[in-house]
Amino acid sequence: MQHCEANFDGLVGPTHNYAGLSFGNVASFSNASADSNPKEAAKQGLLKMKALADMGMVQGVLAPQERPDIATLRRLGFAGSDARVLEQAATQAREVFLACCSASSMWTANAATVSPSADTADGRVHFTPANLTNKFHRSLEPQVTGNILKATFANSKYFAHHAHLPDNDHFGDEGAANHTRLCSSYGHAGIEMFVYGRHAFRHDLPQPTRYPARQTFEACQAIARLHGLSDESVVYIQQNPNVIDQGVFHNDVIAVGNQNVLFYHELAFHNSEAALSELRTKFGDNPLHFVEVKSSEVGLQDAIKTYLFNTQLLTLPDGNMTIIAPTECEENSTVAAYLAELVTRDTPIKSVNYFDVKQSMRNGGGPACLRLRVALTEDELSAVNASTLMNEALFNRLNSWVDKHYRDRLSEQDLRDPQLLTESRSALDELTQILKLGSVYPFQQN
Ligand SMILES: NCCC[C@H](NC(=O)CCC(=O)O)C(=O)O
Repeated sequence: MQHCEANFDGLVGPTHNYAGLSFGNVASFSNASADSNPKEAAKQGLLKMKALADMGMVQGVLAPQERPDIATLRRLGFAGSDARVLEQAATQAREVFLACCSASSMWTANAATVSPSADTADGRVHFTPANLTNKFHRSLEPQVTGNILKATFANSKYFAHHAHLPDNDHFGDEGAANHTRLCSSYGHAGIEMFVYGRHAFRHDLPQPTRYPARQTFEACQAIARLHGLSDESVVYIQQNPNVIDQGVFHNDVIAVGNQNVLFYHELAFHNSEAALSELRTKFGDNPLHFVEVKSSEVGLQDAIKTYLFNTQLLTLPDGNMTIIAPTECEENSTVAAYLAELVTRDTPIKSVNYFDVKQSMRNGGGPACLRLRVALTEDELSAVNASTLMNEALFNRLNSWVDKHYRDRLSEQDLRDPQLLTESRSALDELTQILKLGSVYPFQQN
């Protein structure tokens, strides 16, 4: 193996809950206030990670964030003991309190945008944490995300870490969920496709009217500049504003790409034909497969409900591609039939594997949301913090850690329990030792 694409999944945090925080994300809204099961959620995630490692993939783990976020609540004027901060916030500002309890960092597709060394001017792997400005609960993530990424990819000979973009909706950036890299092989320079929802400084151009466009064109351009990408290797595509208005809040809800395959719904892009033809031209002479799903094959609502496109498209060690899909796809007869037929066609996609990630799906996060892709050379891989790489020992260790620290039921009322804060902090303190991250959390730095 000279090059690989590693998947770094977010470990679900001990406060995983359903608070209806994401306007425009239909699943998040429709499960608001349901009870959650953080233990089951974390274990569903670990099972997926272990299964991918067993398939011969390089699989890593990214630590969750410290929640409830007491530091932010204090910044917002709540004072006294930690218990008092929680109580006051829960009573006086329920929505703010709930936002500060979210375990949303589990969706590491939104942690950062990553450009592999084959694409960048200085030949290093570049990381820019996403600022996630559009949702308050998610805007609390980038600082600690940066700490965790630096502790995971520490060697500056191979890895370059940028600050997140300015915290303003003009530079709204949702990370890899709106970024796809196409290439003929992981080690060769690829085409980085940035998908945005609107132009921040142009009100005359199309944009959604019902739900927010979280990612701007200007943010995409800034990332391409920071990462040292050449104009010839970048394509900017606008997401179809109408599909954002129907609940497609990130591009990875309607398209997924890997190597020379782009799998997408026909309604995914604005000016689709021009965008795809630019992709084809820049990709060059090597074969490129556009697998377009028509509305007549799978309707938009079925695609959103089942997360057909929030699937992982992986190249297995034997060179064939497999789709990692949520069980919701298997349970929907139209989507299941589509996938069964897809693997018989003349494309690199030859199999489908279904995983139960329902705890995450209820908040609008499928298999693809749960992972950050990092294409690496062999030398870069050996410079990665080895304690974060999944294997039998780490899988067993993290399962026991979850058993020791996680609850199997959380309601809104439980979130204000000061004991949950204590449990979360001792869990995370132990986790930073297991993953050898050092002190990445504010509570460890006081
Ligand atoms: N890539 C998938 C992200 C899902 C995430 N959901 C949430 O934050 C829901 C949290 C809640 O409602 O409790 C989001 O919308 O950004």
